Formats: sequence, structure tokens, C-alpha cells
Amino acid sequence: MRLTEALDLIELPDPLAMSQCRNRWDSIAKPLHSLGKLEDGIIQIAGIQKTHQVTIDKKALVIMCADNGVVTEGVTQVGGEVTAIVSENFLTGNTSACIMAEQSGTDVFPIDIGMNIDTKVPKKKIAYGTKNMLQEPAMTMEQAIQAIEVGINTVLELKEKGYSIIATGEMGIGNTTTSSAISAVLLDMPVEFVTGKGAGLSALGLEHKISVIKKSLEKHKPDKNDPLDVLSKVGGFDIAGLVGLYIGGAAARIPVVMDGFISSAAALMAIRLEPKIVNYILPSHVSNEYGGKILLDSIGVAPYLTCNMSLGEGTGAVALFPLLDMGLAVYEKMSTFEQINIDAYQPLEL
Ligand SMILES: Cc1cc2ncn([C@H]3O[C@H](COP(=O)(O)O)[C@@H](O)[C@H]3O)c2cc1C
Ligand SMILES: O=C(O)c1cccnc1
Repeated sequence: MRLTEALDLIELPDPLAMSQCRNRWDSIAKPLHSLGKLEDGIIQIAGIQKTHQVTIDKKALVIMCADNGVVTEGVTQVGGEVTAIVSENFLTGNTSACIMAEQSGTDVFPIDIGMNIDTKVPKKKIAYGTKNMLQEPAMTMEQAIQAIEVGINTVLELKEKGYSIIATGEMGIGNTTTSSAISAVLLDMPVEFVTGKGAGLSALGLEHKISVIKKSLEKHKPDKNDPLDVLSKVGGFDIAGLVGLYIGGAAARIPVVMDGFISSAAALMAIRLEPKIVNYILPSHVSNEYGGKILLDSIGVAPYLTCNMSLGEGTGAVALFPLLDMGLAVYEKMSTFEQINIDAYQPLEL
């Protein structure tokens, strides 16, 4: 499916399914709203799936794997070769995200959307890495759109296979640099406000990273009102693929659980392309990366979890699944006030 077609399909969640779901929660024999965001999450999913009979039994974690040309500027603690090493390990289950996914009954789908080398990771490659954004635009506008479409079509394929909820993940050394760059532009904020140490820079390294981002922005002057211009000039294929997952989720009415900093930057971009997309996103956690909270506040969402995580790969997103499963189990199985013969809960008048 093309990007324009997918954007055209996006509607608001279904208010009827949401109110039916709310009514079921309110009938359950427990204090009203006492499962808080667990109730809200199930109601949100009801609106997305257009039914109060919510299903999240088949879960997928999609991990967009790509290399970022700007890594040659020394903005990361480790070299770009780590992208391919970790990405191949997604196939054997030997990564943090895979182990957490297994715990939550989630199937993992790594995608090579633009790694520097070929590996056994399933290939939907736009190019062998992006260009170094300090020297030239990271990618062409056509490549940006193609990469977004990879994300959209991945969601459609997973829907076809019966998946009912999708978590976002990424692996791409250098992608906190690109995430900070697009966040600074889209939020019209100083680069320092949204740039952190990524996967472990020193204080000096962080200063250098900030200066590389600033110089790249000065060189290309991306237009903050044109998300695709920003994505193509200072983004990455990994981020573009994530943008596509959010668009595809909203178009195909599949809830998308958002991971940390990089996933939040991509969500911001997707929402700038179509504001209704925010209704299809469940914000799993607030990343400990500097700027993580600013991104969530700017998107206008509050995280379910605050665990000081900043790993990426989709680890935060899959961490939310067990909680959603617990919420849904209560929603489906718990007796109502009527069934156990107590009057519906009335707050005491003081
Ligand atoms: C061994 C290793 C495994 C990772 N898994 C995720 N990331 C995380 O770190 C990268 C972003 O940080 P930066 O912009 O500083 O490169 C991404 O790949 C992200 O998923 C990793 C990083 C490393 C080093
Ligand atoms: O929050 C994240 O996703 C993150 C932060 C730093 C490095 N890698 C990932």
C-alpha cells in the first residue's frame, strides 16, 4: 500500500465500542476505574478494533534494523558494525528484546530496512545505510517514502497472519543522533534539550554529538512543517520504517505499542503527518534518554511504565504486554456487581 492511500484510510477510533467497553469495566465488582491505565488501554484498543471484545492474543515485535551514515562522525560509543551483529542475534533469540518477548509470548520480526551489509535478517533494504547527514541529505525523498511504505506493508502482512497488536523496536547504531535531530526540528527546540548520551557516550562525546547535529541542521535547514523533508535530510531508514508502522497500524486498525526514545521520535513524525494516529499508539514507557519525557509530553501521552529503561530494540514496548494481558483477563473474567449481589459502588457522600 502506498503512503497516501494509507493516510487516507485513517479514521478516529470507534466511540461506540469504547463506551461499551467502559460500561463493562464499570460493571465489574471492584472500585470504579481502579485499574487505571489498564482500563484505559483496553478501552483504547476496543476503539481501535471497533469491538468491545478486545483481542491481543497474537503479539508481534517488529524491529527495524538499519545503519546511519552519521556514525562516521564519532557520535556513538560503538562502531556501526554492531548493528548487524545484534540484528542477526534477533534470529537466534540472543538479545534483550528477544528474551523479554519470549516472556510475554511475543513473536519477533527483525527487518533489514537498510543495514550496511547483508545478513540472514529478512531483507526489505532501501539502501546500504544512509548517507552521512553532516555531508549530504541522509536519503532521497523517494527513499524516505519507500521506507515508510515498508513499515506500512509490514503491518498489513502481520494483520493478514492474524496478529492483533504490534510493538515497535529498532536496532541502528547512531539512531539516537537522528532521533534527536528530527525531534529538535519538529519541536522547534534547541538541540541540547532533546539530545542524550545514547548507548553510552561520555560528557565530551555528548558535546560532540550535539555539535554534529547542529551543523547538520544548519547545512540542510529542514522545514519543520514538512515531516518528510526532515526525515529525508536528517532521519534514518530505521526511523522511517517505524513511522510506517504507526501509519500502517492506524490505517489497518491495529494498536501499536511504542517503545522508547527512537520510537517516540518516529511517533512524533507520524503524528505530524496525520494527527489521528495518536489514538492508535500505546506509550509503553518513558525512556531514560535525555529528552525522552519531552517527546512524550509533546506527543501528549503519558507512559504506562517508568523503569529508567533506555535500551531500545522494543524492550520497553514488550514490557507492557504482560500488564495489558492482566488487564484484559480481569475485563473478560471478573464477576460483575450484579453477579455477586452487591450494589454498584457508590462513593460515600461526606
Ligand atoms: C550492544 C548494543 C545493543 C543495543 N541494542 C539496542 N541498542 C540501542 O542503541 C542504539 C542507539 O544508540 P546510539 O545512537 O548511541 O548508537 C540503537 O541501536 C538502539 O536500539 C543497542 C546498542 C548497543 C551498543
Ligand atoms: O529509549 C531508547 O529507545 C534508547 C535510548 C538510548 C539508546 N538506545 C535506545
